[in-house]
Amino acid sequence: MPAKIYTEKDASLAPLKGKTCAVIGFGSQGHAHALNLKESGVNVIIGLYAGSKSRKVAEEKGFKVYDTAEAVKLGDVIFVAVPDTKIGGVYEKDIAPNLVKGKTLLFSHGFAIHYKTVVPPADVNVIMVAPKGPGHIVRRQYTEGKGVPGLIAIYQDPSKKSKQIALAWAHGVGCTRGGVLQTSFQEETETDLFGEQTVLCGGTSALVQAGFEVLVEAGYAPEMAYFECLHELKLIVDLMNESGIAGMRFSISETAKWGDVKVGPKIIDASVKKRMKAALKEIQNGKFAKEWIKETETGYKTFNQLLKDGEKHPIEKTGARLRSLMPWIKKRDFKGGQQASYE
Ligand SMILES: NC(=O)C1=CN([C@@H]2O[C@H](COP(=O)(O)OP(=O)(O)OC[C@H]3O[C@@H](n4cnc5c(N)ncnc54)[C@H](OP(=O)(O)O)[C@@H]3O)[C@@H](O)[C@H]2O)C=CC1
Ligand SMILES: CC[C@](O)(C(C)=O)C(=O)O
Repeated sequence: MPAKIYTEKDASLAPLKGKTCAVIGFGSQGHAHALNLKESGVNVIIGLYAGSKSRKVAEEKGFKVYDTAEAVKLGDVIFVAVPDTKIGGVYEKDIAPNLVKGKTLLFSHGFAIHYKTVVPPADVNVIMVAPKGPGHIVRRQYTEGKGVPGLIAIYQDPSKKSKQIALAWAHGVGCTRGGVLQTSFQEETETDLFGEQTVLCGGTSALVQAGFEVLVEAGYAPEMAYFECLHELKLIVDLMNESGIAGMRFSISETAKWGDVKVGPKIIDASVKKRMKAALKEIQNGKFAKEWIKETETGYKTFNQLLKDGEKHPIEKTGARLRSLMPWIKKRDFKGGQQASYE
């Protein structure tokens, strides 16, 4: 039987009525949930550490900002919107001491609970509302009257009201507009990590860079390589998003269709699937999480170096010049700005 999809008609904000929702962290997801909920009529406060770069942005957006511990004390529902590997430390220091019976702890990704960097007491609700999209798009789509689909999950439910709270939150951030599916913390964590490593971010970034390099190394202009391997990718993926792969094929030429079905599977072949399965295994057995936590605890050296190398890839310079000719493409000051200052 197909999974139940919760939509606008299944959701109500009533479970959040009269409640204080504390959003801890005001980055990509934090700012989107906070602003969308506020505009949906929910009472939202923000919790941040002293000296947080996000504090000024949250105040400018009209929120009351408290130190994290104080926000946890005031909140009935506490959304932990802090980077995954920092959640354990924030929980120990500021959340656990103020987490009393009846409160609800909410996550938008299951990493901390699934890999047990956080072990909450049995008398608080532990739930998830995970929009299936970047926070900036969760915010943008809400303002456009659209909604990023989302997942809800219930890890523990002493109040027996957790599902209603999760659905109300998903409704307030706009997810029920796009459809909401109920899952488990384990399933969300493992599939989300798999997607971002192999297809959505890792796989796509590597595929685009490899295609650009092959064309440039063969003597073609970098501008040609950019249009072919990055710019047009969005247009093709937009068509897939609108009508599936079969729908996208409706709009491309017969020759492109033949290249797609005949040559594509030779590029992304069984060996790629084998490596995807290996990546999934390391997610399932905890190896990926262990190594990632170690990387963050030892100063992010490899992480920072790899990101820096990525920024120096020639596709970035070529792309910046070509995008500047297209004023309708949103300019994003991702080097200087705060996550929450984009909309
Ligand atoms: N990015 C996304 O679109 C998605 C994220 N998620 C999940 O959402 C959660 C948050 O991730 P994301 O939005 O990317 O995070 P960001 O890195 O964008 O933002 C983190 C926020 O937490 C603040 N922060 C850092 N340390 C503390 C602390 N000790 N106390 C209080 N606040 C703190 C940061 O402040 P400062 O500005 O000072 O650094 C910043 O405001 C994670 O669980 C992630 O997996 C889920 C789906 C998608
Ligand atoms: C694809 C990356 C993501 O999983 C997301 C936007 O859903 C993330 O954690 O940022």
